[in-house]
Amino acid sequence: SYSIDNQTIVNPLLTQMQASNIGQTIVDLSAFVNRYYTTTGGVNGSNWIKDKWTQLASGRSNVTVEQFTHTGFPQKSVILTIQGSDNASEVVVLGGHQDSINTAGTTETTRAPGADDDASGIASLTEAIRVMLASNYQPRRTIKFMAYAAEEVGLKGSGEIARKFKADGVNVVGVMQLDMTNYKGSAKDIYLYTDYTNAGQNTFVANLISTYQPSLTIGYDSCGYGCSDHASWHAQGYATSMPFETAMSESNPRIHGTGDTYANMGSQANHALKFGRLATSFAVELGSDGP
Ligand SMILES: N[C@H](Cc1ccc(I)cc1)C(=O)NO
Ligand SMILES: [Zn+2]
Ligand SMILES: [Zn+2]
Repeated sequence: SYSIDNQTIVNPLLTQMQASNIGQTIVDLSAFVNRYYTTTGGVNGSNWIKDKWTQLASGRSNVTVEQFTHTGFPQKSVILTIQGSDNASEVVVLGGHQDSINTAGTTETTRAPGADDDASGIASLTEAIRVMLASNYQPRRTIKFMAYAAEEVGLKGSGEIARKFKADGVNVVGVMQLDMTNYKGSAKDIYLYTDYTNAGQNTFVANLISTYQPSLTIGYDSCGYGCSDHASWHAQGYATSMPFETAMSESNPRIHGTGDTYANMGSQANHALKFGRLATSFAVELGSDGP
């Protein structure tokens, strides 16, 4: 039973969120030559996110930032945790992937900006983190933001994390994946993917959009395969949702190459702002539920 009853907390947060902040994060992340999971750029990109999220967390005693060391490759996932108060054993997860890929090459110097795929998702999440922490929001459940390593090469980062969470018996009550949020290629604003996700949670997400961003239009589609990190959590039996930037048939043709740049998305992040706001509403509405 998904309640939507925290308007007095959520609405002021959404008002504070700015597309310009999201755009700057996209620019900063796509400035690394690549963020491939085995290169120096991939390691540096991970450290950039860790430092950025650590800055946002400074001054908050119940907020921690850690890097998750993976088996077999050097890029580390980044996890920011806001410890819950009286319902901390129940965990809400929001994620995106930090790695980029250029299918033409995998060297230290291969250019893979990955502005849309998936700097945009990390940037949307980062703006949600910023306003939630700046407002001193204190959830009852624990909220974890994750920047997954090595998604492009088989969901390796999220797969290892999700398997560990399951093995450790962590009660993850819901997962949201943001992979590609800034390329406005379709008529509708937000497309909820129906495969490898949870139908009941998807209805909740649709209701969040209608409640908090009523001018936005919603579409539905499916990938036909495990097309992003939500599939790792779904495989472990957790409820997931993936709000995506376009319908499948109109997805960004420039991903996985040198053309996936902020400039090629109009040098603005207005589309990504919708997803950042959705992430914030998801985190606060789910995070505010008691035992
Ligand atoms: N396969 C996904 C991208 C992707 C996901 C969904 C759709 I529709 C089109 C493209 C990927 O590359 N994730 O990093
Ligand atoms: Zn990709
Ligand atoms: Zn992606």
